[in-house]
Amino acid sequence: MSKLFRAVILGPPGSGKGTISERVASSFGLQHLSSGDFLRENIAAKTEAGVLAKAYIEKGALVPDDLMTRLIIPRLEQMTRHSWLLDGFPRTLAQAKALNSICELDMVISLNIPLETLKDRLRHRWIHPASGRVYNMRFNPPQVQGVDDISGEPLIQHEEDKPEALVARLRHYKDMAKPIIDLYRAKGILHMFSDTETDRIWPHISSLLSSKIPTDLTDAQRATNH
Ligand SMILES: Nc1nc2c(ncn2[C@@H]2O[C@H](COP(=O)(O)OP(=O)(O)O)[C@@H](O)[C@H]2O)c(=O)[nH]1
Ligand SMILES: Nc1ncnc2c1ncn2[C@@H]1O[C@H](COP(=O)(O)OP(=O)(O)O)[C@@H](O)[C@H]1O
Repeated sequence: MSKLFRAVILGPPGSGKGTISERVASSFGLQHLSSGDFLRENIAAKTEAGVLAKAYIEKGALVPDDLMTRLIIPRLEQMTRHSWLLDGFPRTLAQAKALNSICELDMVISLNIPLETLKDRLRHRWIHPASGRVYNMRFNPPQVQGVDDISGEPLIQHEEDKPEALVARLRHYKDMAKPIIDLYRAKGILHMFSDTETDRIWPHISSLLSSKIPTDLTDAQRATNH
């Protein structure tokens, strides 16, 4: 059996993790697990962890590490037969250590995007809450203004994407991310990408993944995903 491929994508809010993860999932057949989307699914389904997490998210706080790892680790353990890309987790060193204890990562992609670019993008980010689909009113607008392309339902803007909350959130991210990035750099699996445009970063990520993921694996994954 082909070796599975496990990757993490790191970057501040608005850096393009979700956008790039979707491209990786469709081009390479990896399963994309977004911590934010998974939390929102749990909140919508009113699971025990979802109910607990909701209070933190609504306050604009991170979900505590023990709750977050209790939620994500079992989900990853259900994906043992798949190659995956994890987005939004780990967000703290404690989460990175919990992840280390259950699997060996093959690659970490870290997005390094200038602060001004992030602020500008998030101001224009709108999402479809039920699916997690993300739009940008300039970069990636919906076909009809304010409406999700697939379901036709209205789009919303996250409270935390509004300009007042942004600068503090981005600063907080930097502090939390530094030890995680150092950890993965020391393991020799970190790949950092710096630019203001996803479309300029994507070809580099795509060729890196092409060189690391055997094609028979991508074909096999695609076959099981469809
Ligand atoms: N202008 C512009 N917007 C982008 C680019 N890449 C992503 N976006 C938009 O920026 C916002 C944040 O991207 P997202 O993938 O949600 O980032 P995440 O928070 O890291 O998951 C979304 O509205 C995207 O559509 C880019 O290269 N240029
Ligand atoms: N790994 C995590 N640890 C703690 N809280 C998390 C984690 N991932 C997501 N969250 C919570 O869920 C919220 C939404 O996450 P996400 O969709 O990734 O949004 P963003 O990237 O815009 O912060 C976060 O603001 C945070 O409260």
